[in-house]
Amino acid sequence: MLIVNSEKVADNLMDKRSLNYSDRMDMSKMLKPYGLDFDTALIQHDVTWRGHRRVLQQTLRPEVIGVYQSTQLRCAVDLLQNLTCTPASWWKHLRTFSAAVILGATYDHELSKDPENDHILRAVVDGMELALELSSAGPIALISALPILKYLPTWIPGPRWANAANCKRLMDEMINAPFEELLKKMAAGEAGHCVVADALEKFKDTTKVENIERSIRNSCGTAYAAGEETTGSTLIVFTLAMVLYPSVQKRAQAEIDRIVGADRLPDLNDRPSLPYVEAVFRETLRWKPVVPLAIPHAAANEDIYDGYLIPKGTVILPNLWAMSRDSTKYPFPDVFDPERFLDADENITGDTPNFAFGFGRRICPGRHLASGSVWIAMAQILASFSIEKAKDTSGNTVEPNPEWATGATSYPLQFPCNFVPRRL
Ligand code: HEM
Repeated sequence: MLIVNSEKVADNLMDKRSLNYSDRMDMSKMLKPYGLDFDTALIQHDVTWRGHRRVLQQTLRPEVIGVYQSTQLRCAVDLLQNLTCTPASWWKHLRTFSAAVILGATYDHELSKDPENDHILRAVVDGMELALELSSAGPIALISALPILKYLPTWIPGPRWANAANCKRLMDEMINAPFEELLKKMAAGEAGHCVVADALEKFKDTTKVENIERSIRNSCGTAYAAGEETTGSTLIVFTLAMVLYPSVQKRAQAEIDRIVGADRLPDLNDRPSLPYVEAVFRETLRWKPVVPLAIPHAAANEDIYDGYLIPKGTVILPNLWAMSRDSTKYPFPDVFDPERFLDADENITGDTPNFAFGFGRRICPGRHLASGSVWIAMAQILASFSIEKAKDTSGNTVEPNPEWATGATSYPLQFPCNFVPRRL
């Protein structure tokens, strides 16, 4: 295994030599039997993967991403309403916002008012949780060493992922439930713009991708699994930063009040006029990268880099955490300081912490959607609420010291804080 701590080396290998460094670890023993072979992020750098990327890139590129703005705004309205009605459940509301945006943008699915009882949400959450469990180090090592495990009967007590047929059933449900619902809406002429509908239309006559419907079904099924937890976690990191750095929060609010005013909420058209809010967004991605070790790449062939031999099959681990801590680029890296993305005239610099989205051909195809979703939620929260430290029953300030989820995605677990309305 090769752990890459430097952004420059990561670019040199995975971007400049992307033909050689876009494979994934060989997980063939588990992908098909456990139903994970739908997952764009896990499959090899082959013709199936190219079909997936074509679908996601064409429908999520910056030139067309604007069509999902109405979904992002609708979900932001619901988020503000939820935060107003039940502020103590802020953590859950941020995750619900993230789920709503992805399901809306991908399948034109509008969450029901009571998300707990939304059968599509249930299906994708069950599938995603299982997929994340299965693709973590423990199960991969066990299943690769003991492929016979896939036949473990369901009545033997063990982890949820132990029975392969059961996993496959849940994965199929995650992929098919929202897809079939959209097909029905399309047949009734009731479907709005969304990634799946746009892809079915755009690629209907294509000969370039074999079995295009399967590619659309599977790559879009990956979008929820790859996009919900990451987008929601980034917003939770932002919340922590605002609680810990009140002067940053005040400056961002002052910029919104000055440029947008108090009569309306900021929208994505305001983004270029709000450099400080943009800097807060970039610093949030840098400060605590939510996928700290990205997704490992693998070398398709032997290579020599900087005098070192990299054998065929070497697993390359991009250490995004170390890149975010590069003190030559980001002095005092543990401090949340948006000013590092501003020049002397307080304009935004050209530096974007793109490493947070990975590298080369495998770079996150949902990054433009994620960027708009996180930004709109951040800007509208800043305009509408002050996020403050909580007080205990005696009126003493409670310092947030959250525990962090450990796994492929890293984010603060629920911590006490108050969302105090600014506009009454
Ligand atoms: C702030 C939010 C997000 C972050 C930080 C993030 C980060 C990442 C990272 C680090 C990777 C691994 C890239 C690599 O292997 O080099 C990745 C892959 C991926 N992401 Fe995201 N992501 C986010 C949101 C999204 C969204 C909203 C979607 C879908 C709409 C999405 C879809 C994907 C897919 C499909 C892959 C696999 C790409 C491949 O293997 O070819 N992500 N993401």
